[in-house]
Amino acid sequence: MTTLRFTKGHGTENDFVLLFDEGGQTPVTPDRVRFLCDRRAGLGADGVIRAVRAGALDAGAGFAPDTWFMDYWNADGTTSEMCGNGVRVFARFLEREAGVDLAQGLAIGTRAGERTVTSLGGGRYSVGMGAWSLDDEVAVVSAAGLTPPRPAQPVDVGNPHHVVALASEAELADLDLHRAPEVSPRPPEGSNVEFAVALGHDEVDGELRGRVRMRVHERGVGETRSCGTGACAVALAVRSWAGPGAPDVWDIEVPGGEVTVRVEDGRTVLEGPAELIADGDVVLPAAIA
Ligand SMILES: N[C@@H](CCC[C@H](N)C(=O)O)C(=O)O
Repeated sequence: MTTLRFTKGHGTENDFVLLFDEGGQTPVTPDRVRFLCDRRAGLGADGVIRAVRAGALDAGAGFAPDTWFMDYWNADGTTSEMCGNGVRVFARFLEREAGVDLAQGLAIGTRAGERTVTSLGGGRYSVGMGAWSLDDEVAVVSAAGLTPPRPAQPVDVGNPHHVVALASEAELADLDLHRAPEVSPRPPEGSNVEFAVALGHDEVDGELRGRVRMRVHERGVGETRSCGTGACAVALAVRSWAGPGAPDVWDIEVPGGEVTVRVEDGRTVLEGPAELIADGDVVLPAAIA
């Protein structure tokens, strides 16, 4: 019988199964990920995150071997370059499992490169999300419940996104994301698709802050309650649509809560909560043990 020790956690209800595997002795395979993420036959999650030293896996090759690496997998058994909510939950997991001090910030490894995560106290974390780019070639997105198809801004924040502007909260609520939206031209590596409604901006304590509500269909998962990289993509797209004088700070409402995105020196910083909610052992089915 093969059992795995796991922790369940989430960041604004984007939920993960976490595995602590410092030396890389617990192979994560697509079958194991699909089983762990299955909400009926398994534990249920949007993805699996393994905490492993960079020296213990091929994807960690560009980092010092003792760097902590976030080995992130989508629920369908594919890997992704980055997960913004995942980094915060990974950070809270590392604090608890490895006694890592994050008050001054810690550089971790991801498939998108190095990211720095800092504990803000009270279960909140900020993540330096790295460089971003907006593509000049606008795409078109069709989705169930949305007529007609809409233009979409491609955004790269380490992983791929397409952001669609909607006119009202009613239009956002009417979307049916049980089926994957179609992006044209079709991105060869697939894409996460965000739908966003700008809710205006205000000066708060001398700082201009924008507010947006969004929903997301994640590549390799489906509709999720939140997406950290998606929130960054939305902030960047809405800021660019707003033009000169737009806020650099955006509060992003997602179905599972709220995160904040700051645009600083060509980079974004994502801030939000992380929760660890359960620990246990799971018995792997014989076929994947
Ligand atoms: N939920 C994540 C993004 C996870 C990866 C994504 N599905 C992809 O395939 O790129 C986040 O919080 O950023």
